[in-house]
Amino acid sequence: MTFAVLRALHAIIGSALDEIETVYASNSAIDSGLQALDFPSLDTPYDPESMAEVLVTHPDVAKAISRIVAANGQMSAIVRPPFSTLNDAANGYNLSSALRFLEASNTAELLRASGPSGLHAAEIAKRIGAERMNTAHVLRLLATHHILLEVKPDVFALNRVSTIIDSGKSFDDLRERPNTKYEDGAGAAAFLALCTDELFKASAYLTEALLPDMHQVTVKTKLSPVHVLDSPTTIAAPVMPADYPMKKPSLFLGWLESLLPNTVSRESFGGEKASPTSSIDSTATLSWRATGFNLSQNTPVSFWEWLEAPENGPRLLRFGRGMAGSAGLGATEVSVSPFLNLSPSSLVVDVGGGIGSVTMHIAEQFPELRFVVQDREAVCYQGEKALLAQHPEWLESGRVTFQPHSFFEPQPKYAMPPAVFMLRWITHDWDDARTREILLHLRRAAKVGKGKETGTYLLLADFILPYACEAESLGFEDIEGAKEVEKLEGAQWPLLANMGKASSAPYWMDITMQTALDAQERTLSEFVAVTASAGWKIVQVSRSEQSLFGSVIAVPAPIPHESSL
Ligand SMILES: C[S@@+](CC[C@H](N)C(=O)[O-])C[C@H]1O[C@@H](n2cnc3c(N)ncnc32)[C@H](O)[C@@H]1O
Repeated sequence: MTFAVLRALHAIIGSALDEIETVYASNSAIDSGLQALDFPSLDTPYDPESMAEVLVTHPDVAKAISRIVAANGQMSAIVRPPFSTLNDAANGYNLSSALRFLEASNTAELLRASGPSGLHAAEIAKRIGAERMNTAHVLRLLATHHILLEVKPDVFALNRVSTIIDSGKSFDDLRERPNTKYEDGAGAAAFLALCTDELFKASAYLTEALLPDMHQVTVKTKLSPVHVLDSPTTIAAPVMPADYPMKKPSLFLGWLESLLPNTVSRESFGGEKASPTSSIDSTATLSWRATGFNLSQNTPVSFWEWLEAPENGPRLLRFGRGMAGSAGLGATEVSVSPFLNLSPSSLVVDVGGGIGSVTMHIAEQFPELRFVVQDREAVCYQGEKALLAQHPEWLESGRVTFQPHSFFEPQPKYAMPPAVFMLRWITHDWDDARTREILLHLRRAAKVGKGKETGTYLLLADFILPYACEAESLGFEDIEGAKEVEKLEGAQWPLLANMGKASSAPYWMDITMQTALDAQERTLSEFVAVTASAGWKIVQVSRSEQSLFGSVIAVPAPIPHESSL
């Protein structure tokens, strides 16, 4: 069965929930239901005894399935009123909270030890040191959503979903040394913890961030207002306290400038230095475009700088591991086509390469190529440690090097221009203006192709979002693969054009990018626009079979003049 069919099945019976509640059915009933709807039959072997839970998205589909149910009595469906759908959406935050509790308390590790017979909630609460909360009820919410099993009243066990959260480490060791959880692995746990902790909290402030006029936000900061600028906005400009560990003031100023175009100048902050202030903890009313993250953590610094603060060391480590552990999103399939015909020893620069997860993946497949992984200093340090554990020979030979470098600065000088600039999960971290800045620096360091020679490739690996409705072809015929990327195979009524909830992961991520970083995922036309604005022409796009994750490949084109943008 192709992935497209699987995705279609997933969309119909997997996770959507509009007007019909859960349908319980045997696999054979699902199979015959799908046949009745003209969908390809499940051709994989199945166990007719095992019951699958299916959630049906469209009333007509549900009715068709219900007819089959009525005929053979294998299925039961409950019609759900629209308010239930809204109620689920409104209260879904409790699921994130409960998942965080499960991960942070190392309950998955505890339950692994007790096996399929499970452990009583009272014992779980005692071992994890839970107070006040009724642990059984939190775990039951997870069981209700198929993240745990309630094997007997108040007794819980791991199922195949929660097994993924298990770091494989001993519960007692983690109790003694909690910061070791993500040291060598536990990527899925790290990713889920990141999502359900700082990213979840940032999301709670989406409305305040999007509608600042409606919600005048008072941020109690550890900063005191020293400059009030009259035009165009009155700003109580934040200044870092004297003891703030400001390793990279230029990044901070860059961030502030991007928030306050035409209002903040480096001079107003005394050049690159922060002015010291004695009044800490004063309340400043800030009317800059704060993100949900800024509001939730009560900080004016960007997510990245916040991660680098000494007290957030464990979070920084968790972030790096979480990136490596996000493979479950189907976001690992970076196109290898730019690497296929490179001459030996060609240089690939992994821009914002994190701890080098993608570099390692590509370097294993292309042993002739050399790699530079650029990131922030603290991340490079972690990357070297991670690579040392897996491929020390690459570091020793210099085949892979980590280079602290901000992608908002011009690229370092190279003996030979890089063959590929590779950016996975970078452009979705920035808005269009900042993305253009990053891509312009790369464009200026790129080799422009002549004749058959293409020059330096730009490889952007990110989700490519389809619309939720049918759309006219956008006319990107000159881009190889554009047609396939614009329209999802198998997405036809009763499915939405983007397969609805079966495709939800990148749409979740899109909002996370907005609330945490004032950034976004992009549609194909948004990619075309932002790359063109920095002098890159997209020549090929492709999408992973398993998800909406894709690769955008571009080559140097003339850099448009500022005024033509
Ligand atoms: C979403 S992660 C992606 C990491 C990596 N490309 C991967 O796919 O695993 C974004 C990365 O951008 C890095 N980053 C943020 N600001 C940066 C800057 N100004 N210069 C270089 N890297 C930066 C972060 O440290 C982080 O590692």
